[in-house]
Amino acid sequence: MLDARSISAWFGDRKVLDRVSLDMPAGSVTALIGPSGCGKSTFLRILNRMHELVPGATLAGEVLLSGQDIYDASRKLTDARKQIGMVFQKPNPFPAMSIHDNVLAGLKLTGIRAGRSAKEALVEECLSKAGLWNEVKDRLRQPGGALSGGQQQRLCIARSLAVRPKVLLMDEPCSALDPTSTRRIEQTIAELAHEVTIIIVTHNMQQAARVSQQCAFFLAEQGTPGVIVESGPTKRIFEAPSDERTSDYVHGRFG
Ligand SMILES: Nc1ncnc2c1ncn2[C@@H]1O[C@H](COP(=O)(O)OP(=O)(O)OP(=O)(O)O)[C@@H](O)[C@H]1O
Repeated sequence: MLDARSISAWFGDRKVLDRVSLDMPAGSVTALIGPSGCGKSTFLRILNRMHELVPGATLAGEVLLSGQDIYDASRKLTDARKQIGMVFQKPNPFPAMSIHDNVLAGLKLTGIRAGRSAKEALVEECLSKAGLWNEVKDRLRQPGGALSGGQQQRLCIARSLAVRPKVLLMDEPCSALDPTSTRRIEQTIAELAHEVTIIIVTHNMQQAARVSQQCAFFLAEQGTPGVIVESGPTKRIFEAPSDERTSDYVHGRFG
């Protein structure tokens, strides 16, 4: 349902992605793996039109969401952002804003209106889906910044869910977290995948193997732009990759 076709990307004159195509099926988790600097985050940012915010950054290709190009001139930027949410490496709740208001923060930004009781129901629903409700239900008015790192990241997931995205992009969402919080987020990812298409960038091969059903291996060799060496079912990428470079990478022999 999210289909990137022949994506190339540049920062100024420097080409960092070369004709990358990837099908990301609905209702499942796709992991983007590969060594540092091969363009995974750039690719992820292209999937919800964040790449174009960087001065001098350009791109070519198409990103089809349910068959429609999110870069089509007739489509609004805010529509793409509403339908395709993003969770970043470092949890970034609004620290002084309450837990409750953090969850609802995206509604104002995307122009969604809701009555008081609908909002309360949405707060509970999104915090429950993010696996945080039981921990915070008695302190919804406390600031988001007072939560632990792992709880803050789940609050950010809840905030993304509140605008009912079709796709959730996650850029190394656990890299700033301890192993217990990491497992909790992985559990949340597994629970959400049935209703939201998830694309996750991770450097952790065990994590890619645990959470994803599809995997794409990115590589940028010796100053050349990043490409996808191969992609497919996670089990095959890990157990029987067709390219030796994939095998070397997933078995920790480089990168
Ligand atoms: N804002 C920017 N301006 C210029 N070049 C950039 C910018 N962001 C990224 N790059 C370059 O684009 C290339 C791809 O970077 P990107 O962050 O997408 O890689 P990555 O695979 O996500 O790396 P990592 O795993 O370290 O996060 C790198 O060579 C990087 O230096």
